[in-house]
Amino acid sequence: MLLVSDYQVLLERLPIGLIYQCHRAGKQFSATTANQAAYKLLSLNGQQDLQTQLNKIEFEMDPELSSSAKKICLDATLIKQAMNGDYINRRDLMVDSRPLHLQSEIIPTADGEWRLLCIQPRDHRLFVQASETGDILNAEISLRDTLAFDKLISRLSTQFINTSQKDVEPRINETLAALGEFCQADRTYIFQFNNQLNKQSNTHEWVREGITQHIDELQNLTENILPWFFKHIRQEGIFVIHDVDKIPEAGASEQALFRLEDIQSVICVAMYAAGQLIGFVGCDMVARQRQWSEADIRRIKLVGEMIANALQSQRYLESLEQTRQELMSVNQRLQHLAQKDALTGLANRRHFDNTLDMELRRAKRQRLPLSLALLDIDMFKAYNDHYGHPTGDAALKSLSLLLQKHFQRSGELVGRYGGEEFAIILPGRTIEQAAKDFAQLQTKLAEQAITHPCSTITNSLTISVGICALPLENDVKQITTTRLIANADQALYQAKKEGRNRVITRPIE
Ligand SMILES: Nc1nc2c(ncn2[C@@H]2O[C@H](COP(=O)(O)OP(=O)(O)OP(=O)(O)O)[C@@H](O)[C@H]2O)c(=O)[nH]1
Repeated sequence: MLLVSDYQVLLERLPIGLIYQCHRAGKQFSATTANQAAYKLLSLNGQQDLQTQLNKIEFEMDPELSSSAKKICLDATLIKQAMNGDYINRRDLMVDSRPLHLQSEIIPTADGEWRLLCIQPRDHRLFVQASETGDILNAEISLRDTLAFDKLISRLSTQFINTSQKDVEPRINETLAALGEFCQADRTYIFQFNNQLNKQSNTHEWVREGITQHIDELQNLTENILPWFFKHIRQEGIFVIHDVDKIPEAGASEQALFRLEDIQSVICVAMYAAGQLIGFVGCDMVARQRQWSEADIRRIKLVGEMIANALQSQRYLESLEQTRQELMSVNQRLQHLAQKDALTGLANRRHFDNTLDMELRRAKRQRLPLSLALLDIDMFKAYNDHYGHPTGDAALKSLSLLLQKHFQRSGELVGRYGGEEFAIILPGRTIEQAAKDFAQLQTKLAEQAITHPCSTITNSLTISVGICALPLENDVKQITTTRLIANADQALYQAKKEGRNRVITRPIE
């Protein structure tokens, strides 16, 4: 058996608060002592006399557990009783609003005995399991606890329901914090499988103040790192370790990892979505060991289900959004294609007509100039006949490119209007300005010198252009796209008639 002095050293080191007296056989000894933990818990100080301070302690009834919530001052009676060797076990008291559990103990030694009053911060949730049969107070506490947790869950799930997709992440973090606080855990977290279901990553983590975070290190873990853990999660949907030191040989890797992270107890519960395992939610105890109760398991399961649902609907919404984006971009591409001429990449006739209609309305509304040109390659039949259709196609493409480069002002649009006929909308350009633009285009085309051996005009490819425009002074209300096109066509016809390779303007009739 240990000697008194051995006990004294030991008691000082204990994390539980202790008020104690030593009683040697045959001698009455009444000096009361308190260990460091008791000093902390009861807010004692080293300067004043301990006995005086103990006498002044006010124990209050925990209002959570008493309907009267009456403050009762027990003075040091409880301490005195314990020191007299009476049995004390009170779980309904508080000191300075701190819930405490007081329990007396008598420990025999080789030369006498120790009388102790053990003082621990009371977390009724932690002591539910240790309750004695018929302990009505604990039953009541447990019931209150269940109700409190159910309330919390219902508040959190209402929040989840009313949460937009962008707020799901903070909600999950909030829920993990609530779980951690309620279960008095040191760390709570979520792990999720990747799409191939072969790797897990820590996606959300809450830690109590002073506890190290591990989220960054726990990414893309494969099952072979923690085979025993994954076997449990897959087969049983739950993994409970009360004491990491007692993990069997099969869980050696798990034990090493937990020790590395200073984990003493751990619990993980699988999360499922549409019947498929998508990850797990877990709680770690770092500061102390923990016997996980059935109530803890139930709580963690509930939280896991809630988070799994939120994650699942987030995934649905994300994939819905992705599909919507893909559809939109396919639509845009299709729309783009539907507006283009396949050979030249210019606007096709339909797109051109729609745009002309729109530009005409705008020009009328804003009283702005608008010119329209029709353009045709001279003697293209002869060109085709000489070189063949494919070379004819190439010539059409070269001219298209030149047109596109030349007409790049805002709103200008080049379209393929017929076989070797092109049309150009020039918003904001008067007929004179448009004529100048096409004269410059002719020069550029001449510079390209696309050989046309059968032309009677020059030995390279030339174009004829007919332009018409909205009159600036007259009333334009009655002018339609058909009239604009007809006038431009007549101007083009005139250009052909007058010898080709020229630009003819024609004010609208
Ligand atoms: N290579 C090629 N040729 C085309 C295409 N579309 C129309 N053509 C040809 O363009 C030629 C047009 O000939 P015409 O309408 O007789 O006019 P032209 O020979 O250019 O004579 P003018 O217009 O009076 O100077 C025809 O030979 C058509 O086959 C096309 O997509 N590719």
